Amino acid sequence: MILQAIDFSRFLRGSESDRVETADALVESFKQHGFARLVNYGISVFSIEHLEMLNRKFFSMPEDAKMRSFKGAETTAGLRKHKDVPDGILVDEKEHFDAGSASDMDFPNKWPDKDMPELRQFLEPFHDTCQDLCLSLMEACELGLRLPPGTLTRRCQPPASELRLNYYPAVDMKKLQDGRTRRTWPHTDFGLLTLLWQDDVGGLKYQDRSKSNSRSFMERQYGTGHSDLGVEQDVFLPLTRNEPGEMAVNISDTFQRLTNDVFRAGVHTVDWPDSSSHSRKERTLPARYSSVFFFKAHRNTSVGVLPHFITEQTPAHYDNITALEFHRRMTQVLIDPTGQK
Ligand SMILES: O=C(O)CCC(=O)C(=O)O
Ligand SMILES: [Fe+2]
Repeated sequence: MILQAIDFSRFLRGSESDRVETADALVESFKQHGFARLVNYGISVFSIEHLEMLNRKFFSMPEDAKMRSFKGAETTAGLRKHKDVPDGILVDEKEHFDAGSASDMDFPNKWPDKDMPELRQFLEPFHDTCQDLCLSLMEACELGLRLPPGTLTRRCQPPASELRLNYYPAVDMKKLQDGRTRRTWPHTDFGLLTLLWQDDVGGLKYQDRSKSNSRSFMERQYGTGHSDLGVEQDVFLPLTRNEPGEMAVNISDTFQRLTNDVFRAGVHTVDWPDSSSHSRKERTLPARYSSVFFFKAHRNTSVGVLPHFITEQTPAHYDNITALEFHRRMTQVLIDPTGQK
């Protein structure tokens, strides 16, 4: 099933009935697929192309220049090479660079100011633009879920979101067939929503819920550890970019908690594209770039179930903890696959 693109300008600038229709379409797409495709969401195609150009430039810098932005233990920001992750079971064949809000003093950014000052110049204001867009998406969700205005938006300030530039180096197909390595193994993201822009290489796939194992992915992944991952039982559908500037949005774990599973986090993976131009017979998959914005709740906000989603028939499925506690719990699970959610 192809996800219908939603024209978000009808929410941003439309009449009251346009706003309601768009909010309803967005909420329906999130409920059914955990994903939506958006066009005309208020960021120019030029900005998205510029973002992709900077992404390519950053990862094409010499190794020593890139390493000056390497993520230290004290921060979530900077460069990370997944091959270094001590997981030992499943390997993501990728590198990524993360940057939080300029106003976030708890986790300072590690910009490559000496080698590539334009990265910071563009990404600092772009971070604010993405944060504003996500607040509009939250308003649309409030409308579409019939929640009182402010229920969601007030949990998102001050910003704790992160921008990520992903780089998947060209890779030998044999490596992707060893059973341990993928560009990105199936996962859900931690925050509320994720915005995603990708190049034309393809390979991003989202779970087809009509054909996948009914047990929640989170339960399978984090409840019992990797050995019961069961990813091969899941069916994935390609999510390609149909026009420049188009954006994919997915529901992430925190939103699943707040809505007591009314929204379920969209499971996604990156592997070989299905298109005939990249058949599995080819020996090398070309490099791929994507940029994502992980929109997160404010760290001290409770991410327990909202009272609106608790009834006698459906008690709260999740405990009442802060966004920061939840984030720590999830990163702990990734480091220790036997850890409990
Ligand atoms: O590269 C992509 O298309 C997906 C990236 C992703 O899922 C992530 O960074 O969490
Ligand atoms: Fe993701």
